[in-house]
Amino acid sequence: MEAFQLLSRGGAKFNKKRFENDVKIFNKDSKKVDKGKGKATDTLQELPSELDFFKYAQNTDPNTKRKRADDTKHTSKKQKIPDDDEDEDEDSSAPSTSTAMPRQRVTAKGQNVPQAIESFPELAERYEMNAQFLKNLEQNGYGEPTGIQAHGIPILHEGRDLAAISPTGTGKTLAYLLPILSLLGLPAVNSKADVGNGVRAIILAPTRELAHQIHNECLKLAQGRKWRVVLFSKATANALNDKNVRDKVDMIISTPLRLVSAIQSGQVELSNVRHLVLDEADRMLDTEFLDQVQEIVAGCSREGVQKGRVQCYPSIRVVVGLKDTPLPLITQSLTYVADDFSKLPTLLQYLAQPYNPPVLIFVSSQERASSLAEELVLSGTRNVDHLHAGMTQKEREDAVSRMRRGESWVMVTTEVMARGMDFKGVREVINYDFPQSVQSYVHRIGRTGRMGREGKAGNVLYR
Ligand SMILES: Nc1ncnc2c1ncn2[C@@H]1O[C@H](COP(=O)(O)OP(=O)(O)OP(=O)(O)O)[C@@H](O)[C@H]1O
Repeated sequence: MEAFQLLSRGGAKFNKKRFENDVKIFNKDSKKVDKGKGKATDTLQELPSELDFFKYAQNTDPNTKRKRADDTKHTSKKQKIPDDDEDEDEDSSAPSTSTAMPRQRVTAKGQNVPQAIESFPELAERYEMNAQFLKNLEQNGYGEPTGIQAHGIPILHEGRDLAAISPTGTGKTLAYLLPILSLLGLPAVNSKADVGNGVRAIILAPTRELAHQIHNECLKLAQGRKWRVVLFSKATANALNDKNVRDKVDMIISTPLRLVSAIQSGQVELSNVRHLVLDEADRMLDTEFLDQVQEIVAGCSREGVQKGRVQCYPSIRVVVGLKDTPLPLITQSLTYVADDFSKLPTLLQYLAQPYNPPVLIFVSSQERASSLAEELVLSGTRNVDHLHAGMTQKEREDAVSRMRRGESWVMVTTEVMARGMDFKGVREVINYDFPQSVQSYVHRIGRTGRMGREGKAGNVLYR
């Protein structure tokens, strides 16, 4: 078990002093901590240049740092924050304007960075944003913009490309959906100029569940107007065979594989796409999705598509908080057991005490998810459910719905639920099997502690 080495190597910030005794347990016979670059960095270094929208690969070049420092002359004044955990990747900083969330440092790097907004109504004055969007925000309880929204919305609204990094549960989805819908102006059905030219915005997400959730978020913003926002599936792809239907679609939200097969079978044309978003971009640019994303990007052939490849407008990078660091609102704990077999009794003992449902339990494989869920049911734990990628789409959708309705108290799941899924009530996440990367750890525990709420993350470890 190399939990602490793993977290350190990936760049996660945790208080080693506080966990001094825990670190010792794991470091007993370990050699020097690997200070080399992690696998994720290697992958990024290999990114084809046309997909390296945000110049991640360049940022690994020691010389880049100097250049980036020069770039910041064009942005807000440099502000040095004395902080042990300071992320050396960040060059410039400005105080966060977020009020809904605990205040976090926001850095925006790039040329002529648009000024952040203080409130949503400001968007009406600055960009003549349609009043219906503001009404929808209010009706859905979006009172104040979060840090990433305050900074990201103006950047996208001014047609700039954006690489946004912000902690889990801080409203990144709205940060891109709102400016994109606003920039589209009118729904295609109401706009003669755009009808018949094809879909104008594409949002890509790594899992169906996340695509579904983004779709729901988009429908909240789309209320009151005739926006056609399509959650891509086999059924909707078939419906798009009809040109009359296809030409009225404003936005498609999809996983890469589903969209690529529709492009290949001629059901979808991307030449009118103006906005392309990769949600969970680090995941979308790793080897599992890279070829598919590349094909989609190549299909978006319209000049000036807002995605970052076109260099006439240099992209802006906004970072909220510290990269690969869980929100401070999440209390993390460790429980040691003798071996893998001892995990189950420990978990059962825990669940026998009063706890705050729903609890998300992460395991390392589909088999382990099914068998742990079964064991828990057999042991008398109530309202246990499970979800993994080996289940049918219908089974997965039903499991998510049960969770949203509060019918599942204990959800045993795999990496498929680690990213992006937003269940407001989740107070607790348990890593029954420890994750394989820092990113996974941060995303998993980020299913709790969302939008300023407190959360707990428990880790069951054995040596
Ligand atoms: N300004 C706001 N005010 C109140 N609630 C908001 C605001 N913006 C977003 N939310 C809500 O906060 C929740 C989290 O948002 P979202 O899922 O977009 O976070 P995220 O940053 O994408 O998280 P993750 O990194 O896990 O994908 C959602 O339920 C969303 O509806």
